[in-house]
Amino acid sequence: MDMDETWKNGLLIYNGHAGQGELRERLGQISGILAETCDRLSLIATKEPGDTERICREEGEMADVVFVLGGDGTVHEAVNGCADLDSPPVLGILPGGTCNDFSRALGIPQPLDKAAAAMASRKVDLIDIGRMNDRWFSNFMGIGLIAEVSENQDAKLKQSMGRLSYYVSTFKTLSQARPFHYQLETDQGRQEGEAVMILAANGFSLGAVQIPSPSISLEDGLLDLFIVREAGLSSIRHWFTQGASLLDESQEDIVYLQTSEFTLQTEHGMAIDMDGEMYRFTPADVSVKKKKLPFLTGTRPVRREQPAQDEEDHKSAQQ
Ligand SMILES: Nc1ncnc2c1ncn2[C@@H]1O[C@H](COP(=O)(O)OP(=O)(O)OP(=O)(O)O)[C@@H](O)[C@H]1O
Repeated sequence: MDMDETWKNGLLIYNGHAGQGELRERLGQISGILAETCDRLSLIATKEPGDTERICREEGEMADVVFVLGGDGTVHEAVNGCADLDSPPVLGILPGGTCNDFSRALGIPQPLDKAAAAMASRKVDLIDIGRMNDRWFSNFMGIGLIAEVSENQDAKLKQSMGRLSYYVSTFKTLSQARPFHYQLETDQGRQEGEAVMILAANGFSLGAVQIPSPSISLEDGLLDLFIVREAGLSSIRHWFTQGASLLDESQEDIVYLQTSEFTLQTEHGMAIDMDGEMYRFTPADVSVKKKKLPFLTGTRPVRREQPAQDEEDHKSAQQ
């Protein structure tokens, strides 16, 4: 690799508390691979929650690239630390957490050595980032069921069982889902009603399961909004266990729309889940900033805009 193909200053932020505690052993191998992509690579281990955000805010502009080794919570911090910088660094996400949903959406290979090797290809894309009140989110924001799943997450179970603990938590939560009253205003109008979950997705992976909407994109300046009524819970169960579509027969129980901004109010203040982290309550003022931050990306699955129409076109072309 010649000098033109390396970044000058690279920073690797490492959250040893992400995932199932095996990152320390992998660190030597990963930093060895990444060191070849930079003239100088500095390594900082986080000491406590909030460190990734602070380090990105304080040191992000001095770096050309910031590699983040951790899970979605760590990515959430990095995004919040970088999004307000005048010249943010390129972000390279190394999937070191439990679900790593955002890295999946970016098309990063999930084995860590392959992810590190993929960073060397220096493929950078500007990616949409969501905004909720005073915070940024990378992958999703939501209330109701989704927040309860995160809340019911048992830290010990997550350490020992990893992704399986999400299934345990999801099923525990599905049986206890409590409907709430909401008022929603989007660029397509106002609506109100009862729901068990409202989810606004930027990426297309949730709990390492693909959100079954063909049109979710990280570069379209739109959030995919799902309003799930109580009767839609069985569809959620089928989606989570079998990857079944959320949007076919259950259309009435699950309202789906795309919007670049919305406001959400509930009768009582409800915990808002952002990228699996919870520290804000409704009301929520939500938007998405198109192509806000540069990320290293891998090969992303092609998401079709209008599958039904595509199929029709394909059929008529064959006739
Ligand atoms: N040194 C630390 N000690 C304790 N917690 C930390 C430390 N550094 C970071 N954290 C916190 O660890 C939490 C968990 O990390 P993260 O969400 O990245 O991994 P994960 O939960 O295993 O993965 P995922 O969110 O992809 O399922 C984050 O909320 C982060 O703030």
